[in-house]
Order: sequence, then structure tokens, then C-alpha cells
Amino acid sequence: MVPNVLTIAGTDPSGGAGVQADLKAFSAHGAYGMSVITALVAQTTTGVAEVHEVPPEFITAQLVTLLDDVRVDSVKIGMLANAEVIRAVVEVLDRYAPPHVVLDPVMVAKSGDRLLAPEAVGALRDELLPRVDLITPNLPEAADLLGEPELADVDGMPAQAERLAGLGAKQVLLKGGHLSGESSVDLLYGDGIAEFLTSERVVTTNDHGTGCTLSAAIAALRPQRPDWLTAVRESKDYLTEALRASERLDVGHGHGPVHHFHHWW
Ligand SMILES: Nc1ncnc2c1ncn2[C@@H]1O[C@H](COP(=O)(O)OP(=O)(O)O)[C@@H](O)[C@H]1O
Ligand SMILES: Cc1ncc(COP(=O)(O)O)c(N)n1
Repeated sequence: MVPNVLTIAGTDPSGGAGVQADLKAFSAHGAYGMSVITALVAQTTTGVAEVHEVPPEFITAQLVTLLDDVRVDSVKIGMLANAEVIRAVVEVLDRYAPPHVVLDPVMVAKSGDRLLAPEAVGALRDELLPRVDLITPNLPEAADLLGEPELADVDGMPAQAERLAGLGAKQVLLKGGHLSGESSVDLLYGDGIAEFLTSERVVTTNDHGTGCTLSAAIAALRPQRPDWLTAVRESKDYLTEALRASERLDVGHGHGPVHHFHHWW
């Protein structure tokens, strides 16, 4: 069965992150992709120029129209922009209770530009986080959600994942991509397991959208796999290979970092 997978996220015209990247990752993992837009973003891998927020009632309209008509087998939530959008999504989750909801708590792009209003972090933590099945914070996002300093090494990850679970997340994938060293280590925590997933750290600058692609692949695979650990393990392997492939790309001269690892799809 080909799962119907929904992404609720912002746009990225360069195709490397956001809704555009999610739909590519869904297709690459045998899923039928659908999408609701939370914000129109003028950006490339080098930064965010402008954000046009979609009115929350129109996000509700997009979601209700779709969910009244189509079966949804899993959901990936990315950029939400502000607290009103978060509340609109929460109401729909309570009303339709879709299975396998993955929340990628997008707050700041790699370029340093904010994608979630600072005053909305509380709503994401207190109102949305307890309603999702898996949250996939990177280390800056985990620190923001807990109001604590960013971790500087892998050793602190199990305790921090436990604190995130304490906020109500059923499963936590704490991502260690922002650390350095020859491995890129993540921790899957929840349902009685605390499992480190380690890959080679690929030397690349083409890492725009890594988090989006990972969480989208997980959402696509979860309905096709027996458990989260299997879906997460396979998604991480896929992402690592995508990063390696981006280094073999012959994009010629004059291309900026926009030609990042999605290009090889
Ligand atoms: N250079 C890299 N080589 C291999 N894996 C990486 C690299 N950078 C990040 N990752 C992996 O990509 C995923 C996204 O991690 P991270 O970059 O921390 O999240 P985000 O993109 O949300 O900031 C994680 O699985 C992480 O381990
Ligand atoms: C719409 C949207 N969603 C998510 C990200 C995060 O991607 P990254 O952390 O690689 O900048 C982004 N840049 N744009």
C-alpha cells in the first residue's frame, strides 16, 4: 500500500528545504505526497529574504478541505511561523487525530534567520509537542524548547532527550548534526528505548534542508515499517547517502550553494 503522507510546512523556492524538499523525500520513499502551506518564504540556501505568513484560518481551510476528503497515513509538520498557526494545527490534530505525526520544530534556518516567532516557542512546547508522536529537534532547537544552553557534546544527549520527553513528546529524535567530529550522532529516545544512531560526518557545505529531508523521510517510511527505530535508521542512512552524493555532483561553475544535495534526485 502506498501511504498518503501530508506535510504542513513553509516553502523554499530553491527546493532544498520546506514543502518542496518534503514532497521529494516522500516520493523517494514510496509515498504519495500532499501538502498544506503555512508560509510563503523568499529564500535560498544562503538565507531568508522575506516571509509572507498565511492567515491561520486559511491554514485551517486547507487542512479541513483535505482531511474531509483524503485518508492520511502520516504527517510531517515543519515551519509554523507563529502561535496562531500552531493553534490552528493543534485544533485540526485534535479533530482528525491522524496517525504518525512527526514534528520537526523548525525555529531558525541554518542561515540564522528565524522561521518561528520567538514568542511562539512556548505554544509549540506546551500545546503542540504533547500531541505529536515524534519530535526531531536539532541541538539549538532542543536548547530553546528547554530554556537551557546548547549541548556541546554527545554525552549530554540522553539526559536532554529525557527532559524533552518530560515535556510530553512520546518519542524524541535528538539530532547531533550541529556538533563536530568524524561522526554525526543522533539519539532516538522514548517507549523504553534510548538508541544512538551514528553515521560518518560527510564533509560538505551542501547541508541546507538536512533536517527537513530526514523528518519527511521518517514520516513517509513510518506507515511502511514496524516501528520508529526502523524508519529512523533507514531515513538516516538515506540522508547520509544523499549528502555523499552531493559531493560527487558536477554542477559546473557559477552555481552557488543552491545546487545542494537535493539536486541529485
Ligand atoms: N555533515 C553531515 N554528515 C552526515 N550527517 C549529517 C551531517 N550534518 C547533519 N547530519 C545529519 O542530518 C540530520 C539533520 O541534523 P541537523 O543538521 O542537526 O538538523 P537540522 O537540519 O534540523 O539543523 C541528522 O540525522 C544529522 O545527524
Ligand atoms: C520553509 C523552511 N522550512 C525549514 C527550513 C530549515 O532548513 P535549514 O535548517 O536547512 O535552513 C527552511 N530553511 N525553510
